[in-house]
Amino acid sequence: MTSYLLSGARILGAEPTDILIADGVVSAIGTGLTADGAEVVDATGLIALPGLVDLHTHLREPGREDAETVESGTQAAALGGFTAVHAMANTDPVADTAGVVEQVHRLGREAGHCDVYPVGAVTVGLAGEQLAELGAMADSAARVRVFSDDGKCVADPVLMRRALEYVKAFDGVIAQHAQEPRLTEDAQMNEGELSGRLGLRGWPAVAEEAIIARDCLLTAHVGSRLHVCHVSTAGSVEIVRWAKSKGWNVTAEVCPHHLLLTDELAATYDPIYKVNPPLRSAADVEAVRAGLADGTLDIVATDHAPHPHEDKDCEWQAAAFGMLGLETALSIVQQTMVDSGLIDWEGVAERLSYAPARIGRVGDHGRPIAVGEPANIVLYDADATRVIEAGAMASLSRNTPYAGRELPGRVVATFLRGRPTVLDGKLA
Ligand SMILES: NC(=O)N[C@@H](CC(=O)O)C(=O)O
Ligand SMILES: [Zn+2]
Ligand SMILES: [Zn+2]
Repeated sequence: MTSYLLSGARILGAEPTDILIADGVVSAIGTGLTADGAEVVDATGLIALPGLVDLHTHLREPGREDAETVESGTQAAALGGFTAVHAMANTDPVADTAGVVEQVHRLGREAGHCDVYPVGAVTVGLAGEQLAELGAMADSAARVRVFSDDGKCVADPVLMRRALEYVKAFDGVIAQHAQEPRLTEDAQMNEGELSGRLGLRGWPAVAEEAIIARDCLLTAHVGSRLHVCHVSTAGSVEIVRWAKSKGWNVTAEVCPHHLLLTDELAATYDPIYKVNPPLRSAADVEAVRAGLADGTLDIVATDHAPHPHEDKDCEWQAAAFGMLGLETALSIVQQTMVDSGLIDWEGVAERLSYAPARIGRVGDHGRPIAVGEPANIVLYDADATRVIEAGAMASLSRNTPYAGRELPGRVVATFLRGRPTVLDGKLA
């Protein structure tokens, strides 16, 4: 196995140093390192971060290989600096059995661009009626620890309670897509003055907040572990803050698009901005940024949601919800959180690597860059800028809301257990 000498890298933004990678691990860190036969990667001026971990990715395989495959989605992940992704269960067939999660896991290994951890469905077929075989998925070769009906809310409080109770046996977590279904029937965008003006049915903040509050109380009641997907409102941040102050085992994520974009974009009627939960107000954006900065929101997760052209190139009401995220996440976090002074690179490592790996219970990932640790490392050029081109993405879909925008930063290299998956900004 080739050894790599990353010369002059700034680990978490600190002073330049060399990092030697051999046999899949970090074998030395220090200045002036030399190593016979090692391939030298000039990392002058580059920031070294631990490999990013996404707790919320839609890879679409099996069933919607026209939108994304495990191969294409994990290529996008590697190019975005990710060494592990959790693949959501809303595939066709749904990942609600040991057989399907093992298939997704195996496809991830075969592709080899990053580790794929399947998320198991909470209910059979995501239908919200009957618990799926959570234990069998946990015991399978895929070792599932995160369960979610994402795309749909586990709305029945009795089912949610049972799921929370069940996963305690294997230290699992329920990741809830918090959306009260009756309050969001045919909802199209954030409910507010603008939705009225545009004539689009509103998705009120309370539909998200009511479920989060209920689930925090439920998880406290049964002593289990809850993770809240894609928090998008100021009120949700307040509720999670309250639950944490009680010492309850609740974690939460925010998506890059909710850190940057607002509901004003719906006025374009361009469905590229249609997403679930919807883009919210500027005050909500400010609140989720503050919540991420102070640790109320634990992590950034992409909710990478590829959709083919025909499902997005139609009128707003008919279009699918969702946007791409893997290849732009780090840039959006840099722009909204680092360049604005809210967090530093250590904070980025916590929120995009250490914490998501802890929540997902994937011990090989989310480790500090230190001697003896698995060499899962990203080299990132924070001084670069790039104009986003939808057609240049590895994802099979093109639904990025950032096309034509100039974003800061560029992933130069990604290493997975010492093997480059990306070099010079291209797939290795
Ligand atoms: N986020 C979205 O708008 N869409 C997701 C589902 C989801 O995350 O709820 C999808 O699967 O397309
Ligand atoms: Zn969701
Ligand atoms: Zn999702």
